[in-house]
Amino acid sequence: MVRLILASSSPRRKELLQLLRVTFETIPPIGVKEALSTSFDPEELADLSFRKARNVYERYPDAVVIGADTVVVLENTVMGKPSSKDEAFEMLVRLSEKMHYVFTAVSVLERRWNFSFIERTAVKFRRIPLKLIGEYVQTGIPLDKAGAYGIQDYGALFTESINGDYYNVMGLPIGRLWQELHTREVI
Ligand SMILES: Cc1cn([C@H]2C[C@H](O)[C@@H](COP(=O)(O)OP(=O)(O)OP(=O)(O)O)O2)c(=O)[nH]c1=O
Repeated sequence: MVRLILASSSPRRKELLQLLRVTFETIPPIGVKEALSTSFDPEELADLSFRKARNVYERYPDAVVIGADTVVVLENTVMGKPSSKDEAFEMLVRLSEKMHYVFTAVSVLERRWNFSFIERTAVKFRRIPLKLIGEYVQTGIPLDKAGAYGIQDYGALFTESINGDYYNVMGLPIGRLWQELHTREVI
């Protein structure tokens, strides 16, 4: 039986991977530099997910290791996780009334092969009152989320429409990942 490892500290990714109904472990990557260029570059994003997976694979070379990274892209500018409440506020003001894209890159590594793919979801926000943005930021919830929102929490109020995989916005495009793993007979 294959040993499957999710190289992530994200509770959302763990929850989504459970939908595969296979046994896996969760081991966070250590010391992977997450800095990306401001201007969106899909190869850079794919490389970051690859480095997360490789970081854990090097410690568990007998396993199949999955790494991922999610960013929000507004007008070709990358928004990662906000570094403060002020930055979270600023990000949400910018996203208000706009269409943006959420990209998640996924890399899977094992002894004989590896692959990466990127999934894109378009999200259109309503006009968000500044008061609501302030209240949301004060909860602290946006701080560990790309683009400073969780579509699965208050972000649900901001979202007017989405085109693409909802779970991709949450951090893991589980349908596509299942398909890629199934095709390679990993699961
Ligand atoms: C846009 C959006 C992001 N997010 C989350 C998913 C990711 O956890 C996070 C983006 O940060 P990432 O750097 O992709 O991941 P992470 O640091 O949380 O976890 P790890 O590197 O250990 O795998 O934002 C949501 O939960 N909901 C959303 O709507």
